[in-house]
Amino acid sequence: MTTRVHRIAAIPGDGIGPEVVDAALTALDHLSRQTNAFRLEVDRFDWGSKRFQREGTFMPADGVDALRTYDSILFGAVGAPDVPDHLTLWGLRLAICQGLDQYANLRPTRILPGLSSPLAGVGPDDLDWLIVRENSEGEYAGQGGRSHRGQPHEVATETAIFTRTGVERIMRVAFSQAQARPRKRLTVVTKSNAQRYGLVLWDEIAAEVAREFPDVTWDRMLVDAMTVRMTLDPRSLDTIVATNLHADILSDLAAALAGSIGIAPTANLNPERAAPSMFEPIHGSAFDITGKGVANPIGTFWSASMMLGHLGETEAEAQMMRAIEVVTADPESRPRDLGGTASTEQVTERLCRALDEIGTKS
Ligand SMILES: NC(=O)c1ccc[n+]([C@@H]2O[C@H](COP(=O)([O-])OP(=O)(O)OC[C@H]3O[C@@H](n4cnc5c(N)ncnc54)[C@H](O)[C@@H]3O)[C@@H](O)[C@H]2O)c1
Ligand SMILES: O=C(O)C[C@@H](O)C(=O)O
Ligand SMILES: [K+]
Ligand SMILES: [Mn+2]
Repeated sequence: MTTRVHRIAAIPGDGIGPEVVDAALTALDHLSRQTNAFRLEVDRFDWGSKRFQREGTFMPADGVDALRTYDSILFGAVGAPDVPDHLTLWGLRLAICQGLDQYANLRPTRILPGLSSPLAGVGPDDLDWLIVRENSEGEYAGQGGRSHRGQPHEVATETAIFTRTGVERIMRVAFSQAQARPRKRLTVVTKSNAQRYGLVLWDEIAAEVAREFPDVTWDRMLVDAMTVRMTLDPRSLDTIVATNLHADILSDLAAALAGSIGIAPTANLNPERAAPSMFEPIHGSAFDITGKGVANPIGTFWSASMMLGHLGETEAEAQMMRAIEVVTADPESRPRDLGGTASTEQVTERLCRALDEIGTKS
């Protein structure tokens, strides 16, 4: 058997980022040694807020181009208490996602075995969603500015941009993701009552693209009402597509409804594979728990599983997912945010043991 080699850029970043990325790299290394099917060549980049404070930039000027030579990127989180959040987000995560045109952000959420939703009576069969976040434009297009600083007539603009190309391509991803799932259902989230240009275009293009996918049942929800539906009727939802900002907010809600922000993964995809894609947990750098050894690494394990799938390692992707489910099913191996007492290290050890158990059985 030949061992396939994949080159990975690891960017742990700030706060708990390095704690959860180290945990995921340990798990990936364990799986690689155990199966011998693939090997990861990992280069680690010290990009983030400490570099910014030291050198004035979050990554080198040619950082995005340096990433182009990799097969995938594994990211932790960016954000530090003593650096303005808009500098960190635009200096690293958005610079990479937009620079590599990772325009489709996939955020699956479901209630993993053994975990419970804060919603009474809601179990795994009732909440199994895939949120598709537009990841290149909309409210994050970067258009705007400030003038007359400090004066009474000071002004700030923050302009959302919706392009036909941008909306069409994310709708196509969303409809094809919905088509590939058993229920073939898509909910298009909008706010076209208040946002009468950009989101009316969004709705029109959704209807156009829907015609290419006659087997997908789809509906439209205003984003405010969507929060109610997610809470009171989670079973009625399957695949969800929303703008950059709406999906950012809804995916934190989705994670909380499925048990914790600590389990939720994401893939920042360049679907055409013209550039590498980036995988990360959806949470941030969590200053409040940094350095305590209690960060939940499961969101990063799940992101690593998605990365394996993207690299074509579908068997390893499934093994990682099954091991995650063994961990969540065992109350002893749950971290603090899931009501347990296991440390990041103990969760990781348990996951590696689960990988061994699964490997022996298969
Ligand atoms: N993609 C990213 O890198 C990203 C995402 C979100 C926020 N941020 C940044 O992170 C910083 C903190 O943001 P925030 O507090 O709004 O959100 P956060 O996700 O960092 O934390 C919110 C809450 O969830 C908890 N939490 C998050 N991840 C956890 C985990 N793995 N295990 C256990 N508990 C976990 C935290 O302890 C905190 O109480 C800010 O600088 C923000 O801009 C970055
Ligand atoms: O808004 C963002 O993109 C940052 C963060 O909240 C995320 O979900 O990645
Ligand atoms: K993150
Ligand atoms: Mn977010």
